[in-house]
Amino acid sequence: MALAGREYDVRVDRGLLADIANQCGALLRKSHVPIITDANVHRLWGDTVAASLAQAGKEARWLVHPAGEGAKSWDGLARTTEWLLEEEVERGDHVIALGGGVIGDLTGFAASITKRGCGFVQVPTTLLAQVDSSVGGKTAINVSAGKNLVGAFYQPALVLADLDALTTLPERELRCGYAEVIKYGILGDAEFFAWCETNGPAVLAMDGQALEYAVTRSVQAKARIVAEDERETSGARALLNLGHTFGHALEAETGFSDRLLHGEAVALGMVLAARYSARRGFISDADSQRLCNAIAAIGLPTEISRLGLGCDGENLASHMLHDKKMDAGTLPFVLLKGVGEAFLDRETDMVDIAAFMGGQLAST
Ligand SMILES: NC(=O)c1ccc[n+]([C@@H]2O[C@H](COP(=O)([O-])OP(=O)(O)OC[C@H]3O[C@@H](n4cnc5c(N)ncnc54)[C@H](O)[C@@H]3O)[C@@H](O)[C@H]2O)c1
Ligand SMILES: O=C(O)C(=O)C[C@@H](O)[C@H](O)[C@H](O)COP(=O)(O)O
Ligand SMILES: [Zn+2]
Repeated sequence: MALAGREYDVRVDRGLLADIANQCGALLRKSHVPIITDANVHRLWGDTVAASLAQAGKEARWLVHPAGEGAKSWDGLARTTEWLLEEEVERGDHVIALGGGVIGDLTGFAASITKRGCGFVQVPTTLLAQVDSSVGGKTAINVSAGKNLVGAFYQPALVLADLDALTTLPERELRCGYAEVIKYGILGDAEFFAWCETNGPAVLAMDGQALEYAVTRSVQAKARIVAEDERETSGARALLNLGHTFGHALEAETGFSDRLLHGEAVALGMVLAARYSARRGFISDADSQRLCNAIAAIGLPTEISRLGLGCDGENLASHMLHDKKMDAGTLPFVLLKGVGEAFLDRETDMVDIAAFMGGQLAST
């Protein structure tokens, strides 16, 4: 990841968890290594990581959160920072975030505020975290006003994406990761989108070559955009938010729960962005349908009418007003001029969005 003075490696490979002590090298200065994870990852991969550290003469010290989005909360943050202080973590130490995007976002934020900033290493164990959340330095928790509304831009010192970790991932979570993979194609790379149309099923079937290509190409796309606009000021990084203004509203409405996972919300959000772009005349209905088909082909949801939400279009639009892209009373939307061509529209009218969402909620 090329950020002047704060460059870091993003390694995509196999066997990285079993070799984590060597991979981190001098970043682990002490005999005790603080690792933050969740209960599933601890059960499945804790011994592998602990064994690698033991071989290097180091002891793993664990903070294990319950699995799920709930850990990305004020309570989760308090628990994490208090624990880091109990562990006497110093600014020059590195804490390991071992898990999916929830653990990565939470740990990164906790690291950013502990002693005004200690180091951290991202060790993403979900497809979603490997292709997206572990790279780029967005860290956050969810609060009652909405998704990721309290956080910091804070870059890790290293990212270790071990493809072997994905062998234990449930299929639903693989699909969620795939939503963020295909996002890179839809927002800026028509050729990669076409690759996804053909190879999406192979990625989901964990075909080694297809999986490695999908992860590597996604990481490259994300790193390029983040290097251009780290703090989302020029508009370039905002395109990574494709589908997220809609998606985060759906996550808020479903209580940040496993009723609707982030990747599922993003899949729905990208379909909504495409349909809304067609409604505004930016893309053809045929392009919108093509995108929807590619998402449906992988078993991701495409219809918000099937979520059983019990709210109306205005409710969903009102969640969107908390979006961090809000600027002087206007909410820019990431819309599409074509498949592979996203842009930031500053003319979107929230009354029209509410009407559109109402129509989508009612459609069969
Ligand atoms: N910071 C960013 O740029 C960014 C980007 C995308 C998403 N996100 C955030 O990431 C979060 C979603 O991340 P996620 O989809 O990884 O969810 P997650 O962290 O909740 O992980 C999903 C599930 O998979 C389990 N799991 C993790 N690794 C596993 C493994 N190897 N084997 C078996 N089970 C495993 C977890 O225990 C959990 O139950 C959301 O909060 C979203 O907002 C952040
Ligand atoms: O890295 C980014 O920039 C992204 O937008 C990636 C998204 O997939 C991710 O979900 C991000 O957390 C959303 O950003 P937010 O600023 O809307 O919270
Ligand atoms: Zn996302």
